[in-house]
Amino acid sequence: MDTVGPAKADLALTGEGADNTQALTYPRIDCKNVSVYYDDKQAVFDVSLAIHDRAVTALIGPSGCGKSTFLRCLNRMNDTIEGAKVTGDIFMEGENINSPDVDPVLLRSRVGMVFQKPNPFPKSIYDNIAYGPRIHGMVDGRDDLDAVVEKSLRRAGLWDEVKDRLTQPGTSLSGGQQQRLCIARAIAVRPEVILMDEPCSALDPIATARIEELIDELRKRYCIVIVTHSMQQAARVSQRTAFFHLGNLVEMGDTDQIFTNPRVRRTEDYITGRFG
Ligand SMILES: Nc1ncnc2c1ncn2[C@@H]1O[C@H](COP(=O)(O)OP(=O)(O)OP(=O)(O)O)[C@@H](O)[C@H]1O
Repeated sequence: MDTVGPAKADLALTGEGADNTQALTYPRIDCKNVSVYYDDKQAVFDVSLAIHDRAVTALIGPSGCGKSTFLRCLNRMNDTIEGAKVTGDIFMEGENINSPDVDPVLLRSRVGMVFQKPNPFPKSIYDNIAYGPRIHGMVDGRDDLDAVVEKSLRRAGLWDEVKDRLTQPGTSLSGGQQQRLCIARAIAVRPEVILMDEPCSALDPIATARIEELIDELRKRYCIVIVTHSMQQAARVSQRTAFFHLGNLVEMGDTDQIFTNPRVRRTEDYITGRFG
């Protein structure tokens, strides 16, 4: 095994692909032996890991290593891709979300998703936020809905910028504001988990810094999983990091440990820029 550092003895107990460190908080999601296939090609291999609540978990690794594919397992988005098949178990609150009894639409309100490119609905700023709570029957009348819209926009750090233009289209906002609108939209349906797939890759450095501050604020209330190509971003925003390579989980641990004292040689080679 290609290990580095002083921790070889621990690896006898844990091994590559294991979660090496003590929990910062209790797990919100527990993944057991998750594999994903696109037709007959396997993209994710037997991944087991626990994702902690009220913390940001970063998924890092070279292009094509399966980060986004794995992320999509967490709210069954792979169900929407023809030819994709997921095996293994993913427990949330003790319930296996891969069970056929689980309604993927309801699941996606519990596990919201923010994409690479901001994708507001072609609706007003207000209706972008109001849509989810309305269709899920989560509000009782207009005052209640107004309160949810305001609270969600406040939590996403956007309220002050949009409170006087709620009827304007969501698409009239800047890219960074649109991404915060999408985060507010995810928050509005009271999710437990927020998945983010490279949420800053379409944004400039100032808008990126704003989203990173927001992620840091949101982690006090939510379980957040973020895919990022930027190791600096992973180091800045996450408390836990999982390193993927060729569809395998190589190593997972507290972010400080992964970046300063990785246990597996491949992790060190990746974070020091020797490949990727
Ligand atoms: N819809 C799909 N159909 C077939 N193969 C796919 C599909 N999506 C991804 N793959 C393949 O699965 C593997 C993992 O891709 P994935 O997008 O999950 O990697 P990634 O680590 O997120 O990459 P990147 O950092 O470039 O976004 C790759 O080989 C990719 O070509």
